[in-house]
Amino acid sequence: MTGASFLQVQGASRHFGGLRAVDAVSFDVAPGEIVSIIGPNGAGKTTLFNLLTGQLPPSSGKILFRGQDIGPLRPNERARLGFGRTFQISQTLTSLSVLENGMVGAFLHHRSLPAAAARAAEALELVGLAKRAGHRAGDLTLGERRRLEVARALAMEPQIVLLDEVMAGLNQTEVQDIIEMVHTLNAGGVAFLVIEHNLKVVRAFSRRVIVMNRGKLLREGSAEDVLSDPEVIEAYVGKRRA
Ligand SMILES: Nc1ncnc2c1ncn2[C@@H]1O[C@H](COP(=O)(O)OP(=O)(O)OP(=O)(O)O)[C@@H](O)[C@H]1O
Repeated sequence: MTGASFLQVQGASRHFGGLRAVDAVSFDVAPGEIVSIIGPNGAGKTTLFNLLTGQLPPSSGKILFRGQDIGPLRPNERARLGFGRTFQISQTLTSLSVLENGMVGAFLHHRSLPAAAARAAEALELVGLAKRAGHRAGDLTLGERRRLEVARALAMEPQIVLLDEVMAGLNQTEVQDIIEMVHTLNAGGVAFLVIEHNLKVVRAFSRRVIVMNRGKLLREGSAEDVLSDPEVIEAYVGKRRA
C-alpha cells in the first residue's frame, strides 16, 4: 500500500450557514505517520476531526480510508474501520471504573464481558494505567484521565487515532509522559493526527505539520519549515498573542 492510499482528505468542506469552518481542505496521511494540525482558535481543526470521524457530514469533498470513500459511513462504522479519537472536552465516564471506561471502547469488537475486559486491560497496560484499573475514573488526575481517553480509543483497535488537544492543562511531566506514550504506540504501528497548540509538543511529535487558518489549509510541510514560516507565525503565533 502506498502512503497516499491510507487516509486521503480531498477538498473537504463544512459550512455552518455562511461560515466556512472547513474550506476545501486536502491532505494525505501515510500509514504509521504522526501529523500535527495547528492553527488559531476557530481555524476549523475540531470541525475537520468531526468530518473525519463522521460526527458531522461534509458540505462537500471526499474522505478516503484505504481507498474506500467513507463519506456514507456513520461514526461507529468508521471506528470499526480503524478510526479512534479523543475529544477536546473529556468524555470520561467518571462514575465507572477505569477498566469499565476502557471496556466501552473494547465493546466495538468484543461482545462478551471477559473479552472486552481483557482488551481494555491490554489498552490500560499500553498507556501505563494498569494499576489504576479498579479505581473510579472520577478519581484520576487530569493527566491520567487523558491517558484513559487514549486507552479507550486504543481498546477499539484503531489504525489511526485523532488526538484533540490532549495536552491541555497538563504539567510538563505529564506532557512528557504522553509524548513518550504516543511514540511507543506509534512504534507499534498506530498513526496519529494531533491537534496541538503547544509548539514544543508539535516539534516533539511529528515530522509533518499542517497549518489551518480560517477553515483553509494554510501550509503543509516539515515541522522545521512550517514553524519558521513568517506567514504561519503571523497567522498562528500573532493571533494567539493578541
Ligand atoms: N456546530 C457548529 N455550528 C456553528 N458553528 C460552528 C459549529 N462548530 C464549529 N463552528 C464554528 O466553526 C469555526 C471552526 O470551529 P472549530 O471548533 O472547528 O475550530 P478549532 O480550530 O478547533 O478551534 P479551537 O482551537 O478553539 O478548538 C468556529 O468559528 C466555530 O465557531
